[in-house]
Amino acid sequence: MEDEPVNIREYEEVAKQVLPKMIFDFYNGGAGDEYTLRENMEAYKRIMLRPRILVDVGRIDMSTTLLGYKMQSPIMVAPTGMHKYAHPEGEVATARAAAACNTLMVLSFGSSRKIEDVASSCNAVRFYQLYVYQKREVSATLVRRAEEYGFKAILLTVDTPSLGRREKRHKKQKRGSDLEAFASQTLDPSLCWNDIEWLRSITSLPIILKGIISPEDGTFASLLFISGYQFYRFTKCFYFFLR
Ligand SMILES: Cc1cc2nc3c(=O)[nH]c(=O)nc-3n(C[C@H](O)[C@H](O)[C@H](O)COP(=O)(O)O)c2cc1C
Repeated sequence: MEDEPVNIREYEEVAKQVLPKMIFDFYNGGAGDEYTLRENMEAYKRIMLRPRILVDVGRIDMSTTLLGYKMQSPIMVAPTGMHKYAHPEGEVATARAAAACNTLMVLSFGSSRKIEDVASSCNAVRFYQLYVYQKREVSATLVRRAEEYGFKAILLTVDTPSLGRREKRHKKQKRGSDLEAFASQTLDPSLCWNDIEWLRSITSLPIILKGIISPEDGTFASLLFISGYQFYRFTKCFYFFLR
């Protein structure tokens, strides 16, 4: 098809045309003045490649492993909620795409498809993203279901004690978004290092901390959990893996 998008910028243009504005803003917007969102894009522009010449690039292998699982390239699907806003198949389609690209998918706690539907849709290696709820038994149930349906790791998001203020959504929903209200009523803002021990006590799956930004926190984590840890760096966040 002549008009088929060929890169992310063009997909973004199509999304803007076909999605209701509110949904587009949900996927595309950032918190506050969107300074971090803009800076994320600018940071990539500052990276210049200095290629070497006359090197055999006939066969390029970008594959790598994460927790022992092979990926075709060091690119994986980060957890993002509510894929059904964009497509009726939602996260099931995303999981199939991940499998087709031989990469890993992290299913968001805010998935709009059931854990079991995503699990049965394909053989993509899947991790499950968790927030800790004020009611610990809710988180414990989610962990059990992730284990039951073959998820290979729990990825705990630790940089969101409360959701960022998404001002585009605020404008439309006057009193702030439903998601923010849900988060403030259910998620536990008092989450701290002791709770990681609790999480470790209820699952034998590897635990990845998503959202360590300060190196001091990474060092602290490695001192606390001296037995078995690894750093992976994805974009700006450290993903810290605890066995
Ligand atoms: C629409 C949207 C929904 C997201 N939902 C989640 C989520 O449910 N859980 C989570 O841990 N991170 C969530 N994130 C954060 C992403 O996983 C990721 O950390 C963030 O977008 C930064 O990566 P990027 O610079 O590649 O966009 C979401 C991001 C976006 C844009």
